[in-house]
Amino acid sequence: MEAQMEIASPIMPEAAPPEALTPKAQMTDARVSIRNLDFFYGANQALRNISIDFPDRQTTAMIGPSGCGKSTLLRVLNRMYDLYPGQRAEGEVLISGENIIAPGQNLHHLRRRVGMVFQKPTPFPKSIYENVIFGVRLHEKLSKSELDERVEWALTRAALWGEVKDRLHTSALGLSGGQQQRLCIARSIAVRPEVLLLDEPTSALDPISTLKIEELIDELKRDFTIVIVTHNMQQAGRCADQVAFFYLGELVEAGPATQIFTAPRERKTQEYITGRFG
Ligand SMILES: Nc1ncnc2c1ncn2[C@@H]1O[C@H](COP(=O)(O)OP(=O)(O)OP(=O)(O)O)[C@@H](O)[C@H]1O
Repeated sequence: MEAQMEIASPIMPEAAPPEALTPKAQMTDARVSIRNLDFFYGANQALRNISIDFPDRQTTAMIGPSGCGKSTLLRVLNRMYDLYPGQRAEGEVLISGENIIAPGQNLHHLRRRVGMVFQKPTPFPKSIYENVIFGVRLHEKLSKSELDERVEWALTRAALWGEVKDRLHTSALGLSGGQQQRLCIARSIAVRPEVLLLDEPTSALDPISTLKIEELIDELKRDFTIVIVTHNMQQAGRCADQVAFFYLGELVEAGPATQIFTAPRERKTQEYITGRFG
């Protein structure tokens, strides 16, 4: 599937303070605010009355058993559902204050603001350089030296530059799975989105590649608001500032990762994180 790519003029305020996870501060520092969101696949309602904030420059992990709606929520955030007749969202999804699910939104512009990385690495059958610069070329007119700089910047931020700088013009398909996934991250951030969505980004990777991606996520949140879907509780614990637990299309609870893992408010959350179901 094609990655989301476009350029955002980065609107990057100062990093959120730790107290950003208090309800009041979330309202103030949220990059994404979802209010009363319902989502339908035809007659099947997959999300019910979801309200949650994704704080700026923090990582939110969405967890929950299969079919609870995590991927659906990611697809709402970049309006991927628009490609499919019969699927619709109701409510508000504010990104930097703008309701991106309102009619009349410019999807081209939205996909510039919200990058997405999928479960399986999806490099294009092109060179490493052309993969990184693909979205940039669509939306910015840059000189050769500016493009070169952007490629180096994105690959460096994706912790891949050192491994590929001498083979930028060789096929991306020659990279290992873990390198391909970091390339996909480089391709997504090359357009400098505000929000980066990661849908189980390490589920197809070995433990060492997984660790590299997790370290990378920790670095990237300095610049981007990150939302990750994961089935791996350890990963959520390692990567996330905020954790949101979903069950049967509803948000059961969200809060600081330490609180969700040590003292969840809801019994259902407790049962899930202790492996009693899911
Ligand atoms: N294209 C579709 N048409 C109809 N129903 C769908 C479609 N895609 C997903 N659903 C339903 O929407 C609900 C949420 O699915 P979703 O894929 O968002 O769950 P998930 O939490 O991401 O699951 P998983 O962890 O298995 O990926 C499920 O009941 C699913 O069957």
